[in-house]
Amino acid sequence: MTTLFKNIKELVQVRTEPISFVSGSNMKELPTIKNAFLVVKNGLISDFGSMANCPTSKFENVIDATGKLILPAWCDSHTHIVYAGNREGEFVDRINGLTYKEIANNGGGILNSAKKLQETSEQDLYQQSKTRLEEVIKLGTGAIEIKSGYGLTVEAELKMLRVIKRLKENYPIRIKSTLLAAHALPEEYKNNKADFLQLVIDELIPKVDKENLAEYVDVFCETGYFSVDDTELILEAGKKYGLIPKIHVNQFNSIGGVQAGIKFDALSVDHLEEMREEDIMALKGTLTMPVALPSCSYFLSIPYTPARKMIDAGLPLALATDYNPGSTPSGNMNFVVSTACIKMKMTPKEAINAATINGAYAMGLEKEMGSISTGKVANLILTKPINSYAYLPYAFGSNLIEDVYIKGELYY
Ligand SMILES: N=CN[C@@H](CCC(=O)O)C(=O)O
Ligand SMILES: [Zn+2]
Repeated sequence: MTTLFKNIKELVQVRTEPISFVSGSNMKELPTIKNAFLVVKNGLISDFGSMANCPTSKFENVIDATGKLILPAWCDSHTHIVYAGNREGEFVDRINGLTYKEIANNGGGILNSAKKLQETSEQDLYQQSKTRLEEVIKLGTGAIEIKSGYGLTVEAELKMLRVIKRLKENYPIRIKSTLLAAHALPEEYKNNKADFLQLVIDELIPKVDKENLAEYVDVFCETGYFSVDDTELILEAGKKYGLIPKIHVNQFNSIGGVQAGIKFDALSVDHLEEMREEDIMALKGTLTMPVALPSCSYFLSIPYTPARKMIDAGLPLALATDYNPGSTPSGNMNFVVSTACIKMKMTPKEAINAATINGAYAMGLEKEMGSISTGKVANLILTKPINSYAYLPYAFGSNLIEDVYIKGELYY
């Protein structure tokens, strides 16, 4: 199947030279071609350029994009979309004055979601999760990472990961799977964290490996959850099975999680709402991608990741949703990009780089996704008629996506 997109008002994030990610002042550059064409062949981008050079040969499918922009689909490198039920009760509790921490201490939070998930069949969990996946694809997401972490027993964690595996098999977008075994301490291990960690290390990780259920390992490294030492134990165990770290750090406190991630060559360190100077400096010159989750900051009314400080210090930054039932019940990358501009003072160029090529890198997909480059997968956003790409974050809350193409095919 060949498709020609012609008369594209602006083709955004065009990269002719291969890049892994952009950092510092390079994040301010977003190459585009105005009045462009794009050719897709067998699901891959095969050619693009200025309309003056548009091929005249016959195409099976021709799409006239007059007035519209094309961007690479969003790369959402941090989600928890496999979960059971919702937590709107806690949302109301927070409006009435309880804090996220108080709710968690009262048996709510992650433990609440774990209880619901343990009681949900694998089939039901799949049904609930696929609805969310379909929702985010229609919102322009073309690659996604999904974590376990609401199981908190060996069986329930495996159930979550098997659901992710089924999603991978049944949907055309790229999905990466992360074992987040140490997300919260189950009630029955309340006074015995060491035994829980041992269970993860001795039983869960080997079983995940045997069924080939994950490529990444995650830990919620945070005061009241898992310490830096706990984190390192899990990362070490994961490493023996080839699991690459992508970890939750610095959401509420800076306790050394960034440094632990770097020590274990984490692909990404995520959240980063609380960043000390030394955390920023530690990331300099590493291959670890910092990932900000502005929808989480918005929903919980916690600080935003200090993007300006980080980018101005020369770091790269990726943006992701964190879609989950507790801190971010939204998987809308368009909102993430807007919020990054509005609240974190990222320019539209920086935010689009962060949500495409840098997000792809944070999932190990930078060779396949995240830019308009020949040979990359044609996962594309076709906008409605708009003036410029800056209009996307500016008009926050409006759905400006006309169509999403996955592997070059229109996604309904
Ligand atoms: N912070 C840890 N995990 C999730 C939220 C967990 C929950 O509240 O269910 C997050 O990334 O925000
Ligand atoms: Zn998360």
